Amino acid sequence: MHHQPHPIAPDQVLTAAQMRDAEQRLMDAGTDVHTLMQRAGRGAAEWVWRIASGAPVTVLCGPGNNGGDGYVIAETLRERGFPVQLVAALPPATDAAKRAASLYSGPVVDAAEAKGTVLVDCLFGSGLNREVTGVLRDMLHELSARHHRRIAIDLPSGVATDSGELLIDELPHYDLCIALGAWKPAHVLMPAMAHWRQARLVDIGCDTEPGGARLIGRPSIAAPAADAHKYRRGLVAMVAGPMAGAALLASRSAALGGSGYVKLLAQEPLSGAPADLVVLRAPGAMTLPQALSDDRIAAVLCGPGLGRDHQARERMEAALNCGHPLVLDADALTLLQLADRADRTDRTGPLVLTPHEGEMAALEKSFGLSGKGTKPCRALCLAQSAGAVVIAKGADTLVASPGGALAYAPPSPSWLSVAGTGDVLAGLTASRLAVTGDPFRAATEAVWLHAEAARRTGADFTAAMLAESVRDAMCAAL
Ligand SMILES: NC(=O)C1=CN([C@@H]2O[C@H](COP(=O)(O)OP(=O)(O)OC[C@H]3O[C@@H](n4cnc5c(N)ncnc54)[C@H](OP(=O)(O)O)[C@@H]3O)[C@@H](O)[C@H]2O)[C@@H](O)CC1
Ligand SMILES: Nc1ncnc2c1ncn2[C@@H]1O[C@H](COP(=O)(O)OP(=O)(O)O)[C@@H](O)[C@H]1O
Ligand SMILES: [K+]
Repeated sequence: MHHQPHPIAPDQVLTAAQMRDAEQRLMDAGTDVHTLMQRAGRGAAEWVWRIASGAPVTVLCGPGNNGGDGYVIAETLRERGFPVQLVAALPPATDAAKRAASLYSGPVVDAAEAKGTVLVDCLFGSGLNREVTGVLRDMLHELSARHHRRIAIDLPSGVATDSGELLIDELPHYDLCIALGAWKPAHVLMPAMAHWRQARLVDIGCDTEPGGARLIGRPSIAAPAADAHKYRRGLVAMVAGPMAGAALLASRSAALGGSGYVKLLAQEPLSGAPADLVVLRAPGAMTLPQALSDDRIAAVLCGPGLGRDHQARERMEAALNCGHPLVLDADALTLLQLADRADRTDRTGPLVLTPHEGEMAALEKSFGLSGKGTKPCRALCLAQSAGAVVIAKGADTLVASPGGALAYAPPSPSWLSVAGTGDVLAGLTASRLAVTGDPFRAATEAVWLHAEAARRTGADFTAAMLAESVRDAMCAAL
């Protein structure tokens, strides 16, 4: 058979509907479902083969095409002389699954008899459309408990593809999750993504799907131009409030994130600022609006350590009014109201909002949004309403643009769950915004650098240690 080379899109993240469209496109171009299932199943079998290393494998098959993949995996292992047995939880119901089942010539056993070392879960994949209950749930639990290692094909059976929600009581934990064709949102969303140790992608020939989201990868950061000077490299103005620590953390990561100059606009006298940070009292010799009127400012950051009183509101007003590209974080997000943005759409430049879950809920309330739906849908909705790029933080951080672009962070170290790491991310975002002028690019670069800084800091760090590692993360992206 002659194979056309095809462009692989290993970083795309497709919803169940987008995945169906991508498969349809392949079929329109002449590849039938059977061939796709063979590619998926045989590709997945390679991983199963490596993990099992000769130990007995049990494949649990459901009625749909996920079950069909299971028959292909089982037959591939059998052909290679591996001990394999198959449990058909329900008979195959699709044409492709029936055909795959007819080509399997190994043993089929009752769930009660099935014993082995590795369980391959092909009960349900992206076609799961309701809670897994009763006999099927019990079967998955019992077989999972009876096998030392577990591998999920496409997704664990009990995960909603587009939201990452669990549709089963007590979803088992897996050693490996093998995504087929493309990553799905559930591979990068909580709580689903906490249920496996590693995930791998098997390519089945899908091209880049229009409108698909992507996984954030290592950015390519250029060294400053040969004729660079500190202002052209990006001047970040940090609007500080009464809690100086947060502003200092953000300033530090802004300084190490590539900008040429960071100016901290302090509300109160500041002690303990590092020698390489320029601190200006505003109001002091200048009011804050005067300090922010400097044309050389390339990005303003407001929020870390700002507070929520009337002074905080005035300072945020000044930041919103100054017209420079702006990053709003922390307290500024709880102060921001619909009117703040709606009145100014023609006056403000790029805007980035960096909410964690609580701030996201507060923003949705202020913008009159329902807060219902999947995390990516909520972030896209907020981005559109606020006319801002939104970094929706958490263990499953994602970035949404007002134009509908979506990018997911790959899993990042859970050591980030310590106070002050959000300030470091905000500083990095402002820094990348000052350098690139592009809010979506700045947000995705900052998210990657933040996680890379965490990886390079190791275990059990403080936010100040993380901020110092931004330098190593930058070096890794040069
Ligand atoms: N299409 C392709 O080209 C390729 C697809 N590929 C593979 O196909 C997978 C998607 O296949 P799929 O769409 O057939 O769905 P799948 O996940 O097997 O389940 C659907 C079945 O389950 C049933 N059902 C659902 N929920 C249930 C519940 N809670 N409790 C009980 N029953 C429930 C549902 O029944 P119904 O809703 O009709 O009652 C239906 O019968 C995908 O993940 C990938 O592995 C690859 O081979 C590459 C090529
Ligand atoms: N379990 C986790 N795994 C990975 N990243 C996490 C986890 N918990 C939090 N983070 C990241 O740590 C940062 C915390 O920010 P935030 O909630 O604003 O905290 P703070 O206000 O204390 O700085 C965010 O970038 C978030 O994505
Ligand atoms: K599965």
